[in-house]
Amino acid sequence: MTASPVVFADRLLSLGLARVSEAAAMASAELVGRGDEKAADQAAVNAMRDQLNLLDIKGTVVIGEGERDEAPMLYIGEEVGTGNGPEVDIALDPLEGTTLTAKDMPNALTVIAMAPRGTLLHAPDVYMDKLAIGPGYPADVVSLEMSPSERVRALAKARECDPNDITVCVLERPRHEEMIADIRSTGAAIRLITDGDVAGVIHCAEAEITGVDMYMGSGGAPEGVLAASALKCMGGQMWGRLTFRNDDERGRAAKAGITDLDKIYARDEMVQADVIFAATGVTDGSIVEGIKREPDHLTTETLLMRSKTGSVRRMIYRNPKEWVGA
Ligand SMILES: O=P(O)(O)OC[C@H]1O[C@](O)(COP(=O)(O)O)[C@@H](O)[C@@H]1O
Ligand SMILES: [Mn+2]
Repeated sequence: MTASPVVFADRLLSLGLARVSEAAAMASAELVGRGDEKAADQAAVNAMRDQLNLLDIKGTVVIGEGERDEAPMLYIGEEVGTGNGPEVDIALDPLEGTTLTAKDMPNALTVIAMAPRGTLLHAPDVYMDKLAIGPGYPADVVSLEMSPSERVRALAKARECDPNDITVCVLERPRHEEMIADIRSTGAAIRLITDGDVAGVIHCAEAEITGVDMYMGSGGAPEGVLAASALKCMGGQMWGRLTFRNDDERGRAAKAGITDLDKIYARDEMVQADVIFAATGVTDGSIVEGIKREPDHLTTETLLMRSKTGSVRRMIYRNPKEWVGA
């Protein structure tokens, strides 16, 4: 008799996932605004790993802190969880926005997503060209093949507004100068961010609150898969294409099993099945508030979502300091 497969019980697992992102955020609380990116990241990594290992899952980290030889913890391929439970892929960024945290600037998050084994794109640690919009638009209204200005005009047309009324979020980097000029030629507004493109993409899903209609530009490919997971839960479209600067980066893709280096991945090619997603605010942001520190308590806000139902929970957690990490 063969054992029946253990199902991906996303409803129950999601609450555990919230604990994991909360723990990482609480651990980095003392390091917000202290100018030490490494220490903040390390604290988040340790706490995230400890909590993750309490979950009844047979998990494999597919998007993590780096290759095994560069990251001692939460490296790509690390097995996590108790081993009793469903086989799952895990994508995580224990501290998305290390510099934002060190400088106490907005939108630093702890982020984790979980999906059935083999359903998340094993994106190597290279850059990805990204394009994202919120829900409610026809399929493929914009594409990575269009120029930045064409994307703005196409989105404005679909929204029946002037390009002037569109706001595009972009990472402020020298490599984006041409793209920024092209977007500006349409009259659109640009929200420049210094870091944190997972939050940048999520902004599109709540355009009425954040004021951001579209995200574009290149950033980390791991962050791309995390952002695609979030949009799959909230609604919205996203595309990504890996970009390679040298043979080492192409080698990373080969190692991850990627053969078509020019492929444009749609959201559901990056996240092929139902996914659960949790993100906790570290610094204040437009999606969730950052950690609040009182003498005896820490308070966090977590966004917890399931793509199967499209449910979006915002959870406020006030925890006595003596219990943090316990
Ligand atoms: O700083 P770069 O090399 O342009 O990379 C951009 C990436 O760095 C980030 O801004 C922050 O990354 P960290 O979480 O490693 O601090 C990401 O959001 C983004 O994808
Ligand atoms: Mn990151």
